Amino acid sequence: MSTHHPGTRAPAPEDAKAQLRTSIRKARLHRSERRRAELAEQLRDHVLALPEIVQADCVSVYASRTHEPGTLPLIEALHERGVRILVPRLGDGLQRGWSLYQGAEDLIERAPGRPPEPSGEFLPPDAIGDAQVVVVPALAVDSTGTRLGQGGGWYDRALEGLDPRVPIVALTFAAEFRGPDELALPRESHDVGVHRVITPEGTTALTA
Ligand SMILES: Nc1nc2c(c(=O)[nH]1)N(C=O)[C@@H](CNc1ccc(C(=O)N[C@@H](CCC(=O)O)C(=O)O)cc1)CN2
Ligand SMILES: Nc1ncnc2c1ncn2[C@@H]1O[C@H](COP(=O)(O)OP(=O)(O)OP(=O)(O)O)[C@@H](O)[C@H]1O
Repeated sequence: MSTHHPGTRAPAPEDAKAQLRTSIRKARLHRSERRRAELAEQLRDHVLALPEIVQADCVSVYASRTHEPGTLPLIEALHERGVRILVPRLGDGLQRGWSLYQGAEDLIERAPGRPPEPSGEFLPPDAIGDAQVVVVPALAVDSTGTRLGQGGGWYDRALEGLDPRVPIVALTFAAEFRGPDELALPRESHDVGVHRVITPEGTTALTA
């Protein structure tokens, strides 16, 4: 796809991604706490309506930071049902791992800016193999399943080798989902596509 001006170069995908991240992060800061809570409940309801979630006894869900699409209502609802919830665990540096959710009081931000994490046993990267649905954060998603993340490549690595039958569901705000008539997101070869996107407005199946 060529949408840049003749005689100029299209930006390298990593530069295009960095610019998008900056503008989306900034736009996210404007939502009030009350609005964020309301949107998190809408996201919860859409995720709980997924057929695979109804069946699941183990799912993976990120623990949202303040301005991300909120997951705490979802996590609490799943926990009340007795579903095991694998939450990302960073370890030293950005080491990938998981721990089981054990209640809201155990979900703590270990350093400023870091996602909240549970304190339980540190499970290795392949623990994700137990999950029947994987819910991931996205700064933006397009209709072909390209996901823009926070830029650490954490989820791209974590999702590598996941059974392709396990649905990967990205949560994003409505304006961050680019429909089929909009410009696709920049994509690199390591980017792992997502199967569905959920915004507070509803669920969309994506064409990989
Ligand atoms: N909620 C949530 N959990 C997630 C991700 C995510 O995007 N969102 N990740 C998606 O890949 C992985 C880890 N992502 C991380 C994101 C930020 C920092 C962090 O410490 N950031 C800064 C502070 C930045 C800021 O203030 O904005 C720091 O290094 O201090 C670490 C890991 C796994 N868990
Ligand atoms: N599977 C992988 N193996 C090695 N390096 C990777 C892999 N996936 C991503 N990376 C590296 O991680 C960095 C960030 O990747 P990218 O911009 O796609 O992150 P992201 O998907 O937005 O972030 P995240 O997954 O943490 O939410 C890049 O420099 C990329 O080279």
